Amino acid sequence: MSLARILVVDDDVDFSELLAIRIGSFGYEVSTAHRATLALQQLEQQHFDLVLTDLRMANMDGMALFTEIRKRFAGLPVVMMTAHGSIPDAVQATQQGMAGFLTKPIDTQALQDTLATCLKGRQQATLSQQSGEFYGLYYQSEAMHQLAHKLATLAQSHANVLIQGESGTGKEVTANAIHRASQMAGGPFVAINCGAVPAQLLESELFGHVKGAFTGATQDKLGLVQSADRGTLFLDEIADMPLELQVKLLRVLQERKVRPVGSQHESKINVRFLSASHKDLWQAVQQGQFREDLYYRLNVVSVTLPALRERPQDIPYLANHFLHKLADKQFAPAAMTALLNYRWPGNIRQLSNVIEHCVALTAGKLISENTVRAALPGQQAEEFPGLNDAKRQFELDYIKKVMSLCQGNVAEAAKLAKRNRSDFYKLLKKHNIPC
Ligand SMILES: Nc1ncnc2c1ncn2[C@@H]1O[C@H](COP(=O)(O)OP(=O)(O)OP(=O)(O)O)[C@@H](O)[C@H]1O
Repeated sequence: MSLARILVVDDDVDFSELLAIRIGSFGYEVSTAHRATLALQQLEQQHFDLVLTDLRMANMDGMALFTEIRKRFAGLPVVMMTAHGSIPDAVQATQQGMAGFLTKPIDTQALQDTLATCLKGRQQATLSQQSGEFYGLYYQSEAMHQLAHKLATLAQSHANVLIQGESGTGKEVTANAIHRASQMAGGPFVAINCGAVPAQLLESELFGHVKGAFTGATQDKLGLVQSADRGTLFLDEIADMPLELQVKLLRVLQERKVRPVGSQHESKINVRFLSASHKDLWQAVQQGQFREDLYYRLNVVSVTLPALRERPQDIPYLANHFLHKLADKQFAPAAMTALLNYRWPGNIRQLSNVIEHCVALTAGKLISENTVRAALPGQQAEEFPGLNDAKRQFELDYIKKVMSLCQGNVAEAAKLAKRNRSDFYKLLKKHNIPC
């Protein structure tokens, strides 16, 4: 991975040059700008991973620069330095989403620690800088760049495609993207979830029926295969299709004709079939639950969507994508790190739900780490202890320490704690400490 790039902004030329040398010695690439406006120009022209700026500067100060960066380079961490290290400055800075705050004269260790912390989330997020979109499929990761390239090529053919991937990875979005990029784009895109329709209804849903074909068939009904004529039919959760219906679907695929239930007539169809499954379809074939001949018909080309945890570069990009669709807010750097560190078992669907949850619970502009954690199952923020619990914990830690210093000798421990022996015994009993 390339070195992280830091832009130091300070109108004190000597100070910023010396600081750049110090930061360079930590192994980062550093540039300097002596005015906020010049910093913005550099940010337009080059990629930086972090901005370290002085608060008090002539013309445009550090806060104004930070506001501008937030608007134009969302997510770029900014660390503020000030010689007037007052608490109100620090509070204002962190409330507004500043990644860190350093007081001049700058302590080398504090500088190194702050830069490392602020860059951690950023570096995971920026392995691939370029974002892309393929007909509604948004991505930034290298894996998805390659996949989009493959989709663009296969969209031009008429081949049937099997899309596999965990639930919520974007199989339906992908199917829709293939349709929109294909020559069938002018025709309909029809989707059916084979697992959600009761088995006895699925045949008539797919192939249609004529009036009187079965009890309740009071009029002719067009099936989805015919509705998708000159377009694309997306068969979601294909592994759930009952075996007897698989035979009928195979005939439709082979003969390119469909016969509604109860009808004597077949109609020609021109449909591209895309199917998807979150289960391993080849395993279903081996277990005798899915026909091998149908498998090969549907799987002329296969596409596998990686789980979100396997493409972490997409997490910040998609999180911001969903956020900006809903509200004019942004994530605190620690909130983004929490999103990056989560495993996302429900993939992009879960990410989108979590962002919606965070937006609903955030009144201000900045989404905090605690709000993100509260929205993630099993990641609830640690509850802040009440004063009584805190006192009790302190007392317990204190007694343990005293006992350990006195090697378990209660008389000596009581003396050290400046308590009489019976009081000290009571404390040991209260905390269940054997004596
Ligand atoms: N790359 C992406 N860019 C933008 N939105 C996406 C992307 N991938 C998925 N989504 C969104 O995530 C949600 C789930 O996507 P989709 O329904 O396509 O997943 P799926 O794999 O078909 O899920 P399931 O297996 O549960 O049917 C949708 O709201 C979709 O818009």
